[in-house]
Amino acid sequence: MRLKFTKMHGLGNDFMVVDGVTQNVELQESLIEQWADRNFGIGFDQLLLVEPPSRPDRDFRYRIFNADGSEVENCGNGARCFARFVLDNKLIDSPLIRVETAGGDLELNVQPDGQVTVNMGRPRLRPEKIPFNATERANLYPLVVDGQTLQISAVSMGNPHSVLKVDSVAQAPVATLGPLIESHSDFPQRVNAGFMEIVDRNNIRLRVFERGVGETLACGTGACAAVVAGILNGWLDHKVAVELPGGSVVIEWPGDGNVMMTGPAASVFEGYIDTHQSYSLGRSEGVSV
Ligand SMILES: N[C@@H](CCC[C@H](N)C(=O)O)C(=O)O
Repeated sequence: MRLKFTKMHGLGNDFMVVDGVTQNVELQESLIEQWADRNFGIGFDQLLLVEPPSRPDRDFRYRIFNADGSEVENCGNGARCFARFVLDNKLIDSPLIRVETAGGDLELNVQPDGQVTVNMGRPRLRPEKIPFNATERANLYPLVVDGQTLQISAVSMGNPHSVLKVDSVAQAPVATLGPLIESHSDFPQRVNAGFMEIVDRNNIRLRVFERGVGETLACGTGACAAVVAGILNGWLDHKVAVELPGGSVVIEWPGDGNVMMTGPAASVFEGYIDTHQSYSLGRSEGVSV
């Protein structure tokens, strides 16, 4: 079967976006992993699938798959791309879009200048909701990683996040600590590992080692989680510009209630892929002589 897709990105966090409203889509974990490959496939951090809603008060169902093929609950940069995708492809004619995700409901608003504001819902802070192994809720938790005790915050934005405050994101050991935190046994569903540098009370820098992907150029839910963690710890005010390697988003949180995220979304190209063709990742193939 020939599947039409659009390649999009939000601050360099890139996506294969598939319309499952007008197309019949059957996905397998192994196929997603092959398509995500940057050398042997299309190349992306997440695949986003647009589906009809299961409830009358929603316009769409929005499903997210990491590059390793695993289905996850939420994706903030993806939500902004999702909004532009359904509007640009005339799947909806209103810039106000209500979607259901596996991590909860979101409201998306495409602004006249093309920026997208997303109501990301309430952060979940109780350890069992993240999920995180701790007996009671705290703003900082000790996490033993590779023999050292880190002080991390744990926040769910539908999906799980750990946030570690560092002096400099440029110097932060994202490549070494990231995978150890991602698969730490205290996070039973693994975790997205954020490294946050506080610039001042309204500006932070952030790098995120994403669950199921590795370090990405930006993570929208990671930006929300970092700002929530920074506000709860008394380090930040309620409106914060988050500078990620791929660009900036603005996060607002009054200290309770819903988190709002505003940032860009861009289309790169459209393409078709044959879902029945077997794509080889090539790594295990040798040439016999
Ligand atoms: N890039 C995303 C988050 C995607 C999902 C994440 N890797 C997970 O496993 O929870 C974002 O912009 O939020």
